[in-house]
Amino acid sequence: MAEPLNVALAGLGTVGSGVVRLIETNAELIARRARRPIRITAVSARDRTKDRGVDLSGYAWEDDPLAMAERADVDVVVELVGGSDGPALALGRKTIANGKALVTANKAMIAHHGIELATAAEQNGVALKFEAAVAGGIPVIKGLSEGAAANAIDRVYGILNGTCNYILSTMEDTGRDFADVLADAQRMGYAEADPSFDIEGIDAAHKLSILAAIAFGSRLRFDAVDTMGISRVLAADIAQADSLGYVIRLIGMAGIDRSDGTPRLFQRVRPHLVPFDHPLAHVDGATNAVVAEGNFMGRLLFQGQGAGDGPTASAVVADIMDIARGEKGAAFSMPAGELEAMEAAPTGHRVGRSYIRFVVADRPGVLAEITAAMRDTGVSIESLIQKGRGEEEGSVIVSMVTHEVPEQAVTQAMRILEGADSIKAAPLVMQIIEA
Ligand SMILES: NC(=O)C1=CN([C@@H]2O[C@H](COP(=O)(O)OP(=O)(O)OC[C@H]3O[C@@H](n4cnc5c(N)ncnc54)[C@H](O)[C@@H]3O)[C@@H](O)[C@H]2O)C=CC1
Ligand SMILES: N[C@@H](CC=O)C(=O)O
Ligand code: NA
Repeated sequence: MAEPLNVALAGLGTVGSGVVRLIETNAELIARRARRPIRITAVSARDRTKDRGVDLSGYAWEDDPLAMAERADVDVVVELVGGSDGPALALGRKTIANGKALVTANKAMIAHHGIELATAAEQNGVALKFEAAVAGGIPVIKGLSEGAAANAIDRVYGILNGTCNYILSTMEDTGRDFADVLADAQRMGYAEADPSFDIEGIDAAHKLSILAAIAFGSRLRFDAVDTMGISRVLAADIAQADSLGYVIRLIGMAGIDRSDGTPRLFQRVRPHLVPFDHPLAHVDGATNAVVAEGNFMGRLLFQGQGAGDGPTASAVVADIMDIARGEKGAAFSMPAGELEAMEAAPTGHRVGRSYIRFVVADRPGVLAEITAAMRDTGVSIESLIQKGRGEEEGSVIVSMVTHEVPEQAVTQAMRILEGADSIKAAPLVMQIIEA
């Protein structure tokens, strides 16, 4: 058997501890498949004394994660600290500059600095790998960049955040409260250190921007993702959607928009209504799912655990094994400098059905005011329900589904209603995914 590949782990939280457990548990089969053993030589985290349920006594300890990049007994640094900048980025830069391979699960860092790191990795002849950064344990980066490599892909979309999916599907099944279910997701290790990254859609936007670069060969544009999370979704929305035949899911969607002849990059993360008979409607808990549409392969659906220690560790260790086999590959499927710079696509002309929820004063004439705004902007209504009571005394919840209309018409209708004193909170608009 060949010499071991020496690995240093920076960060021993949910994912880092999972990586230690996986490398120890499956050491023999990993060595056979990677053609050489994977050996952890050094580890680093904030608290040396913490019990992580794994034995770290056989590994050198470094208080400073950056020290990993200097060690002679390290071939690969695995960055599992988190954060787009700070120690994670400093470690990433130093690792590559010192001629070592970098494996990371850090989508925030890749979304912000992926092009810089990939360029540096190419210049230094080392691998940069981040399978765990998108959809956790699902091999979606490998699937798109290798399995689907021969296809032109024009659209990729799916459920990219385990925490939001766990919250939405648990609220739907149990009627439990948002904050209470979020606390569960945090306990299970699904949520980011700052869970607002999950619930405001930022984490899904990080992942979507990485996925789009790989799927389309476009230059990574996290800044251009139109992002809205699930914090404004009420239990009443989930109930109303259910009575209309839908579930609510946070969906990331990216595509190439050619409507005016120039290819432009469309990237959006928003809660959507998904009809019961759509495959994404049955994706529950921390499960993620990604759909990619290629010109020869047709529609491909990847589904699996998007968060948590085991699934994420599985993706991290698969990357390490690729490096053990000598695979370097381009981080984004092609050299970073060759990714095509694209402008962000405008969205107003997109046509579809929308769900709109209003919290309104419970008095005569309010519905007429709303429907007049719809009429004046050409938004026709397919169905309308008034069921729940709003939190504010004397308010009610009115939800409607529109017929297919350009999104800008709905935006105009909402603008007309802005500031109307019968409307108690900003209306929530969610697009509907067709089956
Ligand atoms: N938890 C999950 O399900 C998934 C997490 N990820 C990503 O993996 C990375 C790690 O996530 P988790 O393990 O969940 O985080 P965590 O918060 O459980 O662990 C972070 C680790 O980094 C260490 N750390 C933090 N700041 C440090 C510093 N300044 N110096 C030294 N050590 C420091 C902490 O001591 C801890 O051991 C993040 O980038 C996250 O986005 C990716 C996919 C799934
Ligand atoms: N916080 C993330 C973890 C995995 O990427 C999520 O909930 O999906
Ligand atoms: Na993955």
